[in-house]
Amino acid sequence: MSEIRLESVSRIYGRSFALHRVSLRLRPGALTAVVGDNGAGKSSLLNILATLDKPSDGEVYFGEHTWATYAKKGRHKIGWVSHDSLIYAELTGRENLEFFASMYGLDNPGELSKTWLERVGLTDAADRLSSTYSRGMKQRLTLARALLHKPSILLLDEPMTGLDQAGRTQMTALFRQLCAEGCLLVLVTHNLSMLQDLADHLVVLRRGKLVHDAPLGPEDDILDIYRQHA
Ligand SMILES: Nc1ncnc2c1ncn2[C@@H]1O[C@H](COP(=O)(O)OP(=O)(O)OP(=O)(O)O)[C@@H](O)[C@H]1O
Repeated sequence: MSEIRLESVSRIYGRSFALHRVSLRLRPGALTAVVGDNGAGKSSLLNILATLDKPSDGEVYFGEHTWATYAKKGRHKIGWVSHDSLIYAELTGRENLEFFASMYGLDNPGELSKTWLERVGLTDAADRLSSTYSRGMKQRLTLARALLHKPSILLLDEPMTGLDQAGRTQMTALFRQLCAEGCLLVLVTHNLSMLQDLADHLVVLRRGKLVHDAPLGPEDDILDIYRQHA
């Protein structure tokens, strides 16, 4: 995966800017955290990166592809965890993953499903209906579903929601491993405290504008950075 480059990207609804001339580089092998108050433009940015929504102005380059060509040719490289789990309640955890693996046309859905159930800690619950899963278990299954096809871009909207401490530690390790494998991760959250061990780069949006865009070091105080831009 090459880097993603936003050049003066705006998203305008009616007369108001959800994003206002945002220029940004997102690098493969790194996790970029995007934070900001309610209405700052985080979801608008993720939707554009997911090719679900197009910029009103400016351009997004996925390597050499523009937004429009990537929307046609590159979607299969994107993994997406949003508020909507896309999990079927009437299927077991295993059946859900096998279903999505088959739908993506992946080899050996059974084996893939088994591997991912293990990686997200759901082996013991694999054959239970997903409707009986707790919130955190559903979130683990959602993450597995998003990762089955080995995406090179992973977009995460509040991925730790409902996870217990063990689950958060497990997912942090998983995300760090994906970075090491060269995946480009973008994570949106209001939970600033979890970012310290997780994010390589911090982006702060405020009323649609990019107000902070810098690497995140172990000495950096995220809350302090956030407050500076409040
Ligand atoms: N479909 C839409 N129609 C009109 N306005 C919209 C639409 N989607 C978003 N907006 C507006 O764009 C701005 C940015 O919204 P966005 O959802 O991107 O913010 P956010 O940072 O994700 O907020 P939150 O933290 O509350 O999820 C807000 O003012 C919002 O009202």
